[in-house]
Amino acid sequence: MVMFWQPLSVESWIGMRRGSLSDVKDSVNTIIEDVRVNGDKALFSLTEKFDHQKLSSLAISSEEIDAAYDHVSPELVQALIEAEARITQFHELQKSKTLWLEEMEPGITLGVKTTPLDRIGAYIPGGRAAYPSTVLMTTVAARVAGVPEIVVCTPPKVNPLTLVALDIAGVDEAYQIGGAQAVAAMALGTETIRPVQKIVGPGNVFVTQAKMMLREYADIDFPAGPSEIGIIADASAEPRYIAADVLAQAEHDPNAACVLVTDSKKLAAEVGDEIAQQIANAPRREIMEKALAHSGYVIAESMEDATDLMNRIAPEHLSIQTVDALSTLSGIRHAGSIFIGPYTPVACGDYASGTNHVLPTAGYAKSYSALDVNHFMKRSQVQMVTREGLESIGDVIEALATAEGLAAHANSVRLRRE
Ligand SMILES: NC(=O)c1ccc[n+]([C@@H]2O[C@H](COP(=O)([O-])OP(=O)(O)OC[C@H]3O[C@@H](n4cnc5c(N)ncnc54)[C@H](O)[C@@H]3O)[C@@H](O)[C@H]2O)c1
Ligand SMILES: N[C@H](CO)Cc1c[nH]c[nH+]1
Ligand SMILES: [Zn+2]
Repeated sequence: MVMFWQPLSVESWIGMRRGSLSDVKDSVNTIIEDVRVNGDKALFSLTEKFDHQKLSSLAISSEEIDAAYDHVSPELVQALIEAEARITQFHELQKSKTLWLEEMEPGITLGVKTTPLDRIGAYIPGGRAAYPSTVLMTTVAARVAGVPEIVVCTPPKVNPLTLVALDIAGVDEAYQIGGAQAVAAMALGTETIRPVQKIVGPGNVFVTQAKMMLREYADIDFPAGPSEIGIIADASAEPRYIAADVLAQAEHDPNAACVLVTDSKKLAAEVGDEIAQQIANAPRREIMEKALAHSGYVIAESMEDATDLMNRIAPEHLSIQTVDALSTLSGIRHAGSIFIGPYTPVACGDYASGTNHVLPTAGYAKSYSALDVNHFMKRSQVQMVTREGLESIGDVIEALATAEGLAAHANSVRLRRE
């Protein structure tokens, strides 16, 4: 077994996930203040400091995007196009009617009008890996919602496939800045970058903390920080598959984390052995080992107990590897995205099945949902009351308004009924 595949407690997991975000509060605050005071100048200097790039321009030009096609194989372009089609298909299903009106009783018609946001910003990570798939996940959902202005920020030395993804997704503006400074620029605005209404997308602890600290200026989707997987499994599960899924999350970031919750000590040990074998030749072994240092397993007394523990963890990704996976699913209340059965690795949702891979981490799946079309929409409630309808509810309104001591409210109804 690898030395760092260790027993964990749920409490230590929860503390570790939130702790890694709050540890960077001070440095993120300094970056935000720099961007607030110095605007573009701060973006250039922070990019030099953290990304070691001397930029001549913040914006990514359409010429750079066109040129990127020369560095990407037609097969990869085709893969992006296919993934985009599946993501679009799934997100189209989430659209609600732009307007519905229902006569609730004679003379009282109520409804909801749904409208997209005007201008959103998507953060596309690009520090330790390139994320063209995240371009699709964030911008397809926004486009299907009907957002007219989609802005993207991603760290410099942008990968050619990410540039091609920006083109396929039809992004309106793109900037080569990363980290907390990119989030600050989109939230506060600078000379070059106009502020957005909402910032979505994942990132490392600096990006995620910046989103959380700047939500006063721009709304955010949710904290979508370093990747996580929780696996709930019984003795029937295949340790090789579990180990592969663990390493697939661990390779994202030293702050990524993986937890297996099982009632089988044997399975937990076998998964550890498998991780040791599979990590041996892994290209991103160094990152994986750091992530595994705070990953491990929890032994539950029963599978019911395992389900309760997993609900407390509320992982970003949940993989269910049990004999009766659908009955395990019925007990799950908190998870960002759920992957059922031996042939559904998390990678399906990362790239191409069509679901969104932008997901709440650090236990925030208890209160937030995966990125979808609704994150880019707002709903205005609508009402249309006739003279007859006002007669039906007039007494109730006047009585309640008078009881609240708000005579003008009561009067606005009374004079119409005269
Ligand atoms: N939750 C989700 O939905 C989801 C989806 C995809 C990826 N992710 C996560 O996104 C993250 C991507 O991280 P990444 O690092 O590869 O790319 P990133 O773009 O999020 O972060 C890179 C940026 O961080 C900044 N930075 C680096 N070190 C810094 C420091 N010491 N101080 C201040 N700023 C610093 C730099 O400006 C750099 O541009 C990973 O944690 C991955 O697990 C999460
Ligand atoms: N697993 C990530 C979400 O935490 C998404 C991703 C993108 N590319 C590969 N994986
Ligand atoms: Zn992934």
